[in-house]
Amino acid sequence: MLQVYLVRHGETQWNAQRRIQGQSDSALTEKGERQAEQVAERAKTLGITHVISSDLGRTRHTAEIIAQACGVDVTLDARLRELDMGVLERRNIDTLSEEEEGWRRQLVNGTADGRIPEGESMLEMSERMHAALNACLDLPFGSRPLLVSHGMALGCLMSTILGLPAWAERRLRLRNCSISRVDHQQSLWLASGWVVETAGDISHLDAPAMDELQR
Ligand SMILES: O=C(O)[C@@H](CO)OP(=O)(O)O
Repeated sequence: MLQVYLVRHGETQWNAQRRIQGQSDSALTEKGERQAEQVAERAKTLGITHVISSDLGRTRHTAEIIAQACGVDVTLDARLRELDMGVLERRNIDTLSEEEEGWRRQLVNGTADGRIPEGESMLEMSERMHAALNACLDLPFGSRPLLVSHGMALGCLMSTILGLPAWAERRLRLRNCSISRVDHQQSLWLASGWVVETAGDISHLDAPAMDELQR
């Protein structure tokens, strides 16, 4: 059975300021770096053989800290990027107009092909995230990869593994530097394919990141 660990990057400047990042980027805060060190300490105990990261700066930085602790290199995979949030990237979520808020809502209310102008749909993101996860099946037998990605991207991946629609991703609270695990199994009796073992574990963090509601 292949076990794959999934980590969201550490807290960033724009996470703390409630600004939308998407495929734009901002640096880790001091707290975000500490979270990355703490998740790295945890990863060290898990026998990680590969660290594979979204190529955005915040995930790369987090992945480098984890990879160093695990004594492996980082491989970049652009399929692990956050949802492309088009014209709303860099904006503060508290200052959106009603029309802009409507675009954002289309992402999470089941509107077929809902997207922010110039952005990506949840379905498109789901397809590239599954392709990146399935690529782990080609690693040598006995590998234990850890993927570093983003809140919506990982939420979408796990909700679709559970059989929920891609836009159900916000039903999973995946805080900065939380660890989740998905396993690939073959079983006639239980589910075959990917199953979710853990979602959003933050027991290794001494100061958990607050989510958008709590900031
Ligand atoms: O892009 C963003 O602003 C957030 C959305 O949840 O994602 P992340 O901080 O995980 O990249």
